Amino acid sequence: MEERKFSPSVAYLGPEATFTHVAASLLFEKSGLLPHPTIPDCIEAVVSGKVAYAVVPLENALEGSVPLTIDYMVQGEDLFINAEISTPIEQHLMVNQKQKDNIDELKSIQSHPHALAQCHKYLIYQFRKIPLIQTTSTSAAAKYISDNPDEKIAAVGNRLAAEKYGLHIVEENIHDFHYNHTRFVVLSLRKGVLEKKNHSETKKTTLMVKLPEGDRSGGLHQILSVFAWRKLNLSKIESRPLKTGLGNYFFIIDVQETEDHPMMIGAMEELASLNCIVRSFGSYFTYGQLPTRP
Ligand SMILES: O=C(O)C(=O)Cc1ccccc1
Repeated sequence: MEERKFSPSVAYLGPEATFTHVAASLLFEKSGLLPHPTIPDCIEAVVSGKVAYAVVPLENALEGSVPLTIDYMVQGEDLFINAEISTPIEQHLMVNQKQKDNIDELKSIQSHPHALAQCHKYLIYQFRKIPLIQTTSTSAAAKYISDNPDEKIAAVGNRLAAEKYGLHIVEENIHDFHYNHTRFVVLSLRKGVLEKKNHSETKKTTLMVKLPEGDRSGGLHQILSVFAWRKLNLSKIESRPLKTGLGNYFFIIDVQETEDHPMMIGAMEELASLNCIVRSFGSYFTYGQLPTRP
């Protein structure tokens, strides 16, 4: 018997048929899924308690992090990651059915900035002089060309968007690199683990670490050694500006261990004793299709 999915209210980056929508559908019942136009809207919906969860893109294998997500996660003081979903990303070029014989006359190509970047080489070589217009999501671009059949505009997005908005696929799989996966996170005000079938074998923990004020040599090395001598494996470390002045950063660190493991407790205590500010977004499982090495 198929396991029932969760059916709480869940904000996702919409409109319908974004990659985020596809990811959210892997964990939650369709009836609870509520499209929101931007990533900040999704995060605000969960922070204000309007929804129980938000599903937003966090990081793409080709383009790196989605800065909006990281910055809003850090601002929302009580936010936790309850799960991660990883999905392969295939980008297709699509137009309104009415424009399918006018590809040579295209005036612009629209999509989410990450989607345009993932197809950069293809778009530059095939459509050299055509402006690329950024939209809030891939399906927002698809919906726009569906609603405006007379405009000579193409969109980049997934197959579900082409089907949902009745569009013609001009060319399939236009992303420049085959190894194209995106990580999405399930955010909530509750520190908790979404636990259901087919989760990853182990959990990981996401930490935010702020170094003490004032420049000093070896600060980052000191942080890394806290994890290194405890043999805590890091799967990601990234710096983001603190927005308090040039050169001030915080770090987002993913550790392949749960936060209640004695070594993790020790690591967080040691970071605090080094005057770092440490915040845990919680420990969680990964779902979906994990990337295989190219
Ligand atoms: O715009 C979408 O469809 C999203 O869900 C964001 C996104 C864009 C490009 C790759 C992966 C996710």
